Amino acid sequence: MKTSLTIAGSDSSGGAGIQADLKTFSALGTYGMSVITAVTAQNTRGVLSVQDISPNIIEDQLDAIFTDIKVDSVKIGMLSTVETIKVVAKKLKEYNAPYIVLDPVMISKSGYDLLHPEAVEALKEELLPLASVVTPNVPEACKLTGAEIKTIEEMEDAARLLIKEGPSAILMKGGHLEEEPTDVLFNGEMFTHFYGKRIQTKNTHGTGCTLSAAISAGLARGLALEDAVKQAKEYITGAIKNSLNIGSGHGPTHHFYDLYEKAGVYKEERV
Ligand SMILES: Nc1ncnc2c1ncn2[C@@H]1O[C@H](COP(=O)(O)OP(=O)(O)OP(=O)(O)O)[C@@H](O)[C@H]1O
Ligand SMILES: Cc1ncc(COP(=O)(O)O)c(N)n1
Repeated sequence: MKTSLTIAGSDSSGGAGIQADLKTFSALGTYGMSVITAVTAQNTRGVLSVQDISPNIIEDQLDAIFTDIKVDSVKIGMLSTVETIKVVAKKLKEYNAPYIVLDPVMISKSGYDLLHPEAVEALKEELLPLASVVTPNVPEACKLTGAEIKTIEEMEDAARLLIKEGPSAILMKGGHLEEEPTDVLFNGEMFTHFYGKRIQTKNTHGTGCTLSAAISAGLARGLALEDAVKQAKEYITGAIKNSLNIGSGHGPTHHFYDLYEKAGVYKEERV
């Protein structure tokens, strides 16, 4: 069985972060492992408080996994601090980690700073060059490039700027645009658009985490990047369609095997 590692924050309400990633890995047929960077006290309404995990323990978690188990793909989510970014980058380089999907998590849907604003530069310098693909939403892409993004053309322009920072590819997510949620993939040479239809629901907690974990699982299972993104887009669309009306704020997306089975890949590849 292929393995996927998530390096991210814990979400006590189970909709985003480590919990969303592990559910996604399970549903998409990889064995999930985790390095916890921060513990958030969080629900569908917002983030109450955050405890950042000390860099030593983050380093130990990474050593524990990489010295014992073959890692087939990595997904990076919430990192909080400059120190966390540095230790994660150091260890991923040391272990020559494969297929790194970097979700540059900055602000939660509820408006909480999950990445300290002064750590944006460290994220750019230390982690963008290691990423097989980086998956910013539109506000994150604006922060990373300084560009203003309101249209698909402007998403493409920003992707051209961002690829210069060193990642192998960019998947810019269009969920925050006013139009339909189209995601734009740029591999440095060509663009691929992944079209979606907006599902009318407030229950979109953890959509970005789920999408990036799904891409990571696809890469671990040997899919080419375009195919991993296609499958991940199908998976997140199904997970939003089936999202759960739990709590009084933004409820979580729902994870189950059928979402993948419907995409027509699960049965064929899991023999
Ligand atoms: N209402 C919706 N209907 C259909 N697809 C959506 C909707 N909202 C977001 N998406 C899709 O979900 C994925 C995540 O996109 P989004 O832009 O919401 O990321 P994000 O802001 O990083 O998510 P998060 O809220 O977890 O931080 C993308 O593929 C996007 O196109
Ligand atoms: C631990 C953790 N990681 C990521 C998110 C982003 O998800 P969202 O934007 O849906 O709040 C989050 N809320 N919590």
